[in-house]
Amino acid sequence: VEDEVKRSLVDFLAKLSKDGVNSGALLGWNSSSDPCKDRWKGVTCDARNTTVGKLFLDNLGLVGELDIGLLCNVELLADSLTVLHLENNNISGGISSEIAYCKQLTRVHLNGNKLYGSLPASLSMLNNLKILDVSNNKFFSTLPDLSRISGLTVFLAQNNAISGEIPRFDFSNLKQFDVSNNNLSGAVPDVLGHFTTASFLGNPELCGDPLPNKCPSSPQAENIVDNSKSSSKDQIIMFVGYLVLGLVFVFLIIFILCKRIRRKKKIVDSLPQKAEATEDGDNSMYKSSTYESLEYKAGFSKSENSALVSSSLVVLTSPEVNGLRFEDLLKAPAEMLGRGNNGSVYKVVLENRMTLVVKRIKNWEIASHEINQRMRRLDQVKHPNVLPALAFYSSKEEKLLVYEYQQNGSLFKLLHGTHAAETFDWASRLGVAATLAEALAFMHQELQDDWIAHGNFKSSNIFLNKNMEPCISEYGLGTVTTPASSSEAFKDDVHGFGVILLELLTGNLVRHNGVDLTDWVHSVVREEWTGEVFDKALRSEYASEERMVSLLQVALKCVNPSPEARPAMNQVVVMINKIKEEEERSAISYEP
Ligand SMILES: Nc1ncnc2c1ncn2[C@@H]1O[C@H](COP(=O)(O)OP(=O)(O)OP(=O)(O)O)[C@@H](O)[C@H]1O
Repeated sequence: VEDEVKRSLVDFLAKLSKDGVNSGALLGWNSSSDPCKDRWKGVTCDARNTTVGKLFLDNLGLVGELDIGLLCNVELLADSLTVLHLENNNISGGISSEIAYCKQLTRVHLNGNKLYGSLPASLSMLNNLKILDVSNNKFFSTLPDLSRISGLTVFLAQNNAISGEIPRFDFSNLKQFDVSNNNLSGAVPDVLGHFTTASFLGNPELCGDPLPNKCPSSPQAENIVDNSKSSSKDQIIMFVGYLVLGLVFVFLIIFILCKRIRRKKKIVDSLPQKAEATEDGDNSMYKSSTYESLEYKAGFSKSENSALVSSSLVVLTSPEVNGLRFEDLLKAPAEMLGRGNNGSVYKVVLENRMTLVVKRIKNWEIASHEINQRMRRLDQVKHPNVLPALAFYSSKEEKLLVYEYQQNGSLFKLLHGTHAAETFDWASRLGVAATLAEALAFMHQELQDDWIAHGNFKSSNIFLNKNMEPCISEYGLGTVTTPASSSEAFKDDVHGFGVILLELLTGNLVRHNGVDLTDWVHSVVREEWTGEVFDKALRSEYASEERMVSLLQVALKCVNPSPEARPAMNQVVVMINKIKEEEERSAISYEP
C-alpha cells in the first residue's frame, strides 16, 4: 500500500481517540507498517493486499471529529474504498462534501454518533451507493436529492433534526427507508405502498398517506376558491368552464355505463343458474356485478369455440373435478391473474364453488399426442408437495391446463411482497428448502426415464397450500423431448432450485437493478463478507448463521455455471437434511 494512503489513514484515525488515547496505537495503525500485510485492525484489503477496500470501526468508543476529506482527497484511497463503517461511536463534526470523491463507496454506516450539520448534496454523486445509514445523529438542514442513485436500497436517517420537505426517492427500489423523528414537513411522497407509517412518524409537520393526518388542501386550490382579488369576470369564465367540463364528464360516464350494462347483459343471459349454489365458497366473482366468463375473458372466437367440445377436455384422475365439462369451464366467471412468459393465467370459479386456475399456453412446441402422453404420465406420479394438473385440453390452436387455485399465493410473493420476510423466519425458510428439495428429487427420480423435468423451476411457480406448505406447480411444461436435452433440463431445475435457495437466504429478487442475484452473491462471498448476503430479516437469528452459511454453500453448488458440476437433487436432499438436523439439535440445546 502506498505511503500516501497509509499516511491519510493514520491521520484520519489520529483525529478519533479512544478514552483519551490515540486509537491508532490501539488498532495497530502506524505509517511504518502496512495496513494490508500487517493486518491493521478494522481494515480489509483486496485479495492481492495492495489496496484498502473497507474500514470497519464500529462500537469502538471513538471520540473526535470526522474528517472525510482525509480519506477521499487521496485519489488512491478514494478509488478503492467501498465500505465505511463508523457505527455507534461518539464522533462529532459533519460530513464534508469531499465524500463525493470516494466514488466507489457502496455502504456508508455512520449511525449512532454525534454528527451534525447538513447531509451534503454531493452525496448524490455516489453512484454506487447501496446503503446510507446516518440515523441517530444530530444532522439538521434538509435532505439531499438522492433519486439519481438507482442502486440505493437502504436509506436510514431517523432520529436526527432534519427539516424541510422529503425530496424525491426511488421508492420502487428502496428496501428500507426511515426518516422518523425529525422535523420534516409537507406531504409524504408516494411511497408506492412499500413503507408504512413507522418510516415517517415523529415529524409533526409531515402529512398525507401513509400517515393518519391528511394534508390541508393545496395552497393553489385555496387560491382559486378564496382569492377575493381575482376579478368577477375571471370567476364567471372559470365557473362556466368548470360547468361545461363537468357536464361532458357526466355524459361520458353515462355513455360508458350504458355500454357496459348492455355487454354484461349479453354474457349473463348466456350463463346457467348460478349464484344461489355458491353460498360460502369463493363466490365473490359470481356476486360481483363485473364478472365475465372465461369464454369472453380469454377471447375464444366463435369458430374456435365450436371446436372446443366437452369431450375434448381430458379430466385427469383427481376426484375433485370428476365430471367437469368444458362448457362449465367456459361459462364460469373468470378473472385474469397474469400473463407469464408462456401465456395467460385465469382464475375461474365453478358453480360448485371450486376455484380453479386455467393456464393458456402459447407456442408450446410439442405435438398434441406427446402432450397427451406426458400429462397422463405426470398424473401417475403424485407427491403431496407437487400440484397436479386436474385437466387439460390440447388442440393445434389451443393448449389449456387446469390447476386448483392456491389462495395463499406464491413463494415469490411471500418473499418479495409488501409484507414480506418479516414473519418468514429462518426455521421456516429451511423447512421450505427441505420440502422443495425432497419433492423435486422425488419427481426427478420418477420421471428421469420419461425425460420430464420441471422446465421452469422458480419461486413464482411454487405455491403455499392450505397448510402453508410449499407446492411445486407447472411441473413438466418444458419443451424437452429428447434424452440428451432432458439431462440438461434436469440440471436446469437444480440451478433453479439453487436460485430459490439464494432468494430464501438473501430475500433479494433474482434480478435487481440489472444485477443478477447469483453474480451478486458470488461477488460478496469472494470478498469474504459472507454475512452481508443474508436477508436483514434473518440477521437477528445469529445463532443459526453457521447453518445459513452451509445452506449458502449448497445454493452455490446448485448454481454452478457448469451444469455437470451441479449436484443431483437427491444429493441436495442429503445436504439440506443434514443442515436441518444440525438446526434441530442446536434448537434443543438452546432450550432452557
Ligand atoms: N395455481 C395457482 N393458484 C393461484 N395463483 C396462481 C396459480 N397459478 C398461477 N397463479 C398466478 O397467476 C399469475 C400468472 O402465473 P404464471 O405462471 O403465468 O406467471 P409466471 O410464473 O410469472 O410465468 P411463467 O410460469 O409463465 O414463466 C401469477 O400471479 C401467479 O401467482
